Amino acid sequence: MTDADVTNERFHLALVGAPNSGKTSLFNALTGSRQKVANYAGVTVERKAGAFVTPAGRQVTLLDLPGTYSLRGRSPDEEITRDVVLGKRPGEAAPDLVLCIADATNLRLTLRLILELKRTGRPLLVVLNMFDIAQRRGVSIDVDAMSAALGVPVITSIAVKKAGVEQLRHRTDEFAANMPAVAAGDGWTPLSLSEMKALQREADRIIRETVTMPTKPDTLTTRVDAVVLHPVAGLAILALILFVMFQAVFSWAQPLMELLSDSFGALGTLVAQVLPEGILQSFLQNGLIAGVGSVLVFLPQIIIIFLFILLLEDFGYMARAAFLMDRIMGGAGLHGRAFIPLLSSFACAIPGIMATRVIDNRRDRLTTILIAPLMTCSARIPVYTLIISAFIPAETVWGWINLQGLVMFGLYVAGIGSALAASFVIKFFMWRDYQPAPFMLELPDYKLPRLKSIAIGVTTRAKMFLQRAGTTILSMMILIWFLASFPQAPAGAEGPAINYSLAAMIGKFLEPFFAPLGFNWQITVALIPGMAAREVAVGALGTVYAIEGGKEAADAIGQALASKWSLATALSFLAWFIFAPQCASTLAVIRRETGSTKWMVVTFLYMFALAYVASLITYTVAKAAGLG
Ligand SMILES: Nc1nc2c(ncn2[C@@H]2O[C@H](COP(=O)(O)OP(=O)(O)OP(=O)(O)O)[C@@H](O)[C@H]2O)c(=O)[nH]1
Ligand SMILES: [Mg+2]
Repeated sequence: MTDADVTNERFHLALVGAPNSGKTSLFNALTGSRQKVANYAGVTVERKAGAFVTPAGRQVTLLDLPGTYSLRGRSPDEEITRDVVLGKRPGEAAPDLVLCIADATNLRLTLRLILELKRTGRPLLVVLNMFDIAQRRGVSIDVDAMSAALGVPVITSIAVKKAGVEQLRHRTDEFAANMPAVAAGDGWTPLSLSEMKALQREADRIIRETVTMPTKPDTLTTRVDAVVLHPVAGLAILALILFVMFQAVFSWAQPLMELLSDSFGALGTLVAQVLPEGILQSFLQNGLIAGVGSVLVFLPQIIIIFLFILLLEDFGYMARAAFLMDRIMGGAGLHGRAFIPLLSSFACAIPGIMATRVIDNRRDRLTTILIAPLMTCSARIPVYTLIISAFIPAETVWGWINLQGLVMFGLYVAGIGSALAASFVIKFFMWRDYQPAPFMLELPDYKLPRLKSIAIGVTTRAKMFLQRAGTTILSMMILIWFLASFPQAPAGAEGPAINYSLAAMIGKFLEPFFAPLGFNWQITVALIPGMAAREVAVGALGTVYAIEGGKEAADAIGQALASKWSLATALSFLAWFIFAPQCASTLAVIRRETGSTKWMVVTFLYMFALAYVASLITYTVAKAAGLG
């Protein structure tokens, strides 16, 4: 092929295949992107575009799509895949070539999908991925015979090792050079059940003729699953894993956190020494270092939590956890498929709410969206950690349990518990007579986590956190510093200057409403910028107390809190943040995904009510117990 063959037109490729077959891994290998890859079905829920150049210099657009077993479009994510393949998306032509990705170790349903795709008349190229695993297991596939039987070219690949990727680029060129004229998929209609069954029979026949299974089946997964999926032992293992995770968050992160917070403290002192007293010094010391710095200190915790989650995901454990939780979640009226979205919400409710696209039933999906913000997102970690470190002694109980980690574990459990309870109530009042469909989730095989992909995942999360610190949090901190500094105290005024500021006025105006929860005006005013992102509340407290306390308080917000708040207030503040209705971006995503403002308002109001009541009860009880 010469350069002259290459037209200037872009060539369009789309990746289609069963969930968890390695589409995104292949997409990343071809385009150099870093889209999320994990060992469970339903990771990709959106259409993602990327680009690469073929050896002949052809510009190719590649689409990564959610996994699907058929073109029937049962759930929003499956509809996306179907519409892209058929060219039904507005403003987007059908792909010139559809890459069908098959997991070589699990071909049955994918071959049926390939036969179904053939009916659309689009040009196809089949990629048998995970060929390394197939070979290791002794599955032997006659690739040429399979290609002949399907009537479609077939190649093999190992996406995570980039094997087969070069060949794929070459084949793309060949296809593009000999592009057949294809009719648009207008005439396509969904297949009937009996037609699907006929396709399955044909797929099974092709497998019998072209695939030889090993004489000794792989038993490791089966043996491990016998323990891990056991109704009692399995749940105990799950609880233990989560427990260890929170212990680690406190004990491993401590030295790093102290290092960071000491450095910020030293930086603040340096600024105070170098710069003359005045606006600039106060801005740098109280606004930037005490404000943004007090949030940044929590980077180690964020990294440790994600390290755990990503390892478990890649290992293939998360789908098992979903399976285990299905019964408990079912009791609360939740569909088993809600597990992965709820799990993603531990990172942040936004990807969690988007992940509900894998739920085909509208009611199940809505319930999951409404309760996703109750899962403890990573933005709450700074709030929890700050209060716990300041008020809960770093003691060991029963010999080996770190008390601070235990409290953190308890806060997460409270979040999960209230999500289950909320789901129960929602189902009870809205859809009492509705039974969720049985849960079908394919359990992936266990895989050793790949270091590189874990490292990418953790750095991506850390970067996102730092970006938030540099944008949302920073701008909110500038705002709160401004509010807390102006207007300045009149000459000869008594008491801290902050008492004359706008922040104090706003805080004191709202204080009566929050006083029954034990919140003083400083807390009240910190809750407002916390609307932008929950961890901003920590930074805002840092700034407010730094300005109030003068020079010496700037680096030690935890100490400032410990001396100014009662334990009852601290506990009430924690209770507030289990629910913490204030996250503007989550509310916006709820509106987008449900397509209605109503559900956004409902979410805000019910979470606000829960937060208020929980704090009220906590404060009242704690005071009665003499902790006020
Ligand atoms: N050993 C091996 N593992 C692979 C290969 N390709 C992908 N994986 C792993 O398989 C899992 C699934 O990969 P993804 O790329 O997320 O799969 P996907 O098809 O995009 O999945 P969904 O988005 O959920 O439909 C991940 O744990 C990958 O690391 C391969 O060729 N060999
Ligand atoms: Mg994917």
